[in-house]
Amino acid sequence: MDLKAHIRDIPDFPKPGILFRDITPLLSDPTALQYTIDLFAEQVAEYRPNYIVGIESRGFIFGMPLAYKLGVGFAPVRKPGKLPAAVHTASYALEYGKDTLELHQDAFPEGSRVLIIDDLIATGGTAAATAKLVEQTGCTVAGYGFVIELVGLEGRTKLPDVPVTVLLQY
Ligand SMILES: O=P(O)(O)OC[C@H]1O[C@H](OP(=O)(O)OP(=O)(O)O)[C@H](O)[C@@H]1O
Ligand SMILES: Nc1ncnc2[nH]cnc12
Repeated sequence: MDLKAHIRDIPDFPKPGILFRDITPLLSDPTALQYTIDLFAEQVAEYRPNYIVGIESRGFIFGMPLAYKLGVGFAPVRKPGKLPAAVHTASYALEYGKDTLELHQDAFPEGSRVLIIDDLIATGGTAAATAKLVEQTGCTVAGYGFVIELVGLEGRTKLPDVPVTVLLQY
């Protein structure tokens, strides 16, 4: 299946100079959606995670069905002030801004293997900050999974030395 045919390019969103890779056409096509989740699950299963974290908000879309398919638990990494219990905090730089992420301190039992899922890796700041959050819980990052990698931004160089799965590269 040609998954790239289901990604829409929107120039100058959300700021001039950014070419936005829009996943909503992929989400709205039932065949492409099932194919994507099935392929993604097949590729990350070998990391043998005990938990998946999905990064707010597009990471939730892919992280949850993967957790369901792999039969593991899910935890959300959220933007500040959204999680109700005690949190760990990490700051990061975006391709188009700067933000902070939070994870519940008791999201996983200590020593768990945690797979980090997001829709897209650009500069890698978001994904690298999420690894710091997972490490603060006393757990190990088992790997990363992204639907899309923007290769030119070299986000992978910011990630810890763990396996990375990407379905599409631009
Ligand atoms: O590799 P980076 O340069 O850090 O950028 C990648 C992040 O940017 C987007 O999220 P965004 O903050 O736009 O939030 P959203 O998922 O809520 O749309 C995307 O979903 C990744 O999480
Ligand atoms: N170019 C891009 N397209 C879609 N989501 C993004 N997140 C960061 N950069 C992005």
